[in-house]
Amino acid sequence: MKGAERICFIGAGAMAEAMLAGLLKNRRIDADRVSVFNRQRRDRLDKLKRTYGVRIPEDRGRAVLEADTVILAVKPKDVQEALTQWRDYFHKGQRIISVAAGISTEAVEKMIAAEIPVIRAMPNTSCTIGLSATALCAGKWAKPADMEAARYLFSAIGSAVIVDEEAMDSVTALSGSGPAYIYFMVEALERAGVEAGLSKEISRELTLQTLLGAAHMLMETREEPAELRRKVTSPGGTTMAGLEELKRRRFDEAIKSAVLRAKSRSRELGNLLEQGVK
Ligand SMILES: NC(=O)C1=CN([C@@H]2O[C@H](COP(=O)(O)OP(=O)(O)OC[C@H]3O[C@@H](n4cnc5c(N)ncnc54)[C@H](O)[C@@H]3O)[C@@H](O)[C@H]2O)C=CC1
Ligand SMILES: O=C(O)[C@@H]1CCC=N1
Repeated sequence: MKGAERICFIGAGAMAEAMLAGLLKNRRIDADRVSVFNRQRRDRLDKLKRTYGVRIPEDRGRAVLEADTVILAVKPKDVQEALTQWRDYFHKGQRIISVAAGISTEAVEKMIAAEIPVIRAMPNTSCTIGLSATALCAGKWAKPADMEAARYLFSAIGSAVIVDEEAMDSVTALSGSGPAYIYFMVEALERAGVEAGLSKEISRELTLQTLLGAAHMLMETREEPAELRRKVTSPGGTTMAGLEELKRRRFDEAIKSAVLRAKSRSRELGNLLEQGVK
């Protein structure tokens, strides 16, 4: 399968590009065996072709038909249109990987109305640099070999775990949306540094290196985050004063609410699709 797999991306947005960049960088796929198309923006496809060398098929039906793996990377509200449009071109010899948030494998299976292996995946945009945290789950027709093939693909762009489908809304809320929470925190830290008297450049540099260092400390020492936090926090010192302010403003509650709200939004996206709401 290595290198020889034919892949067709339906959807050419941020997520498709993040995956393409990561997969090609790691040589897990060959650009000339990858087809990409979207709904209408030709300029976008031309840019992807220039940047990554992928194919922009004139005959889209053929690209879908000939693909070993079809990666569905359209917004949840566009899943129905994208799948029904190509329903006659899907066949049992291929697998469909959907990255659409909230959309169940069952919903996809119903729309394609054939016994094709469907895999629901939730990567995140860090796949661009090979650092996605991806979770995968199997649809009704997906066999262990399909899951392994999907894991092989996604493990090239970060870590990839297989979970039960009921976990997917939580995964979406935590690691799918997660990079945005971190970026939001970085924005806030940078602004706070400036507010505290630093230049924008210095504040950014110190914030990013602090984030990188903390992430590596967590990964490399494998110590509990609470323990690492304790080591920063001298009794009566500056960190303690700062953390008290975060606690007073219920930082942990805010994070919990964000994840739980994103989880319920993932469910809503699936329900909206089933109700035919755009
Ligand atoms: N952006 C992210 O961090 C992540 C996104 N996702 C999921 O990935 C999917 C795509 O998200 P983005 O790339 O951010 O969206 P986007 O809006 O950047 O891209 C969507 C693409 O789908 C195309 N499209 C729409 N209808 C189509 C149709 N009928 N046929 C062919 N192409 C069609 C659009 O032209 C566009 O190229 C969503 O379902 C989202 O839930 C999953 C994980 C992370
Ligand atoms: O915001 C979204 O709906 C997508 C799913 C996870 C990350 N981005």
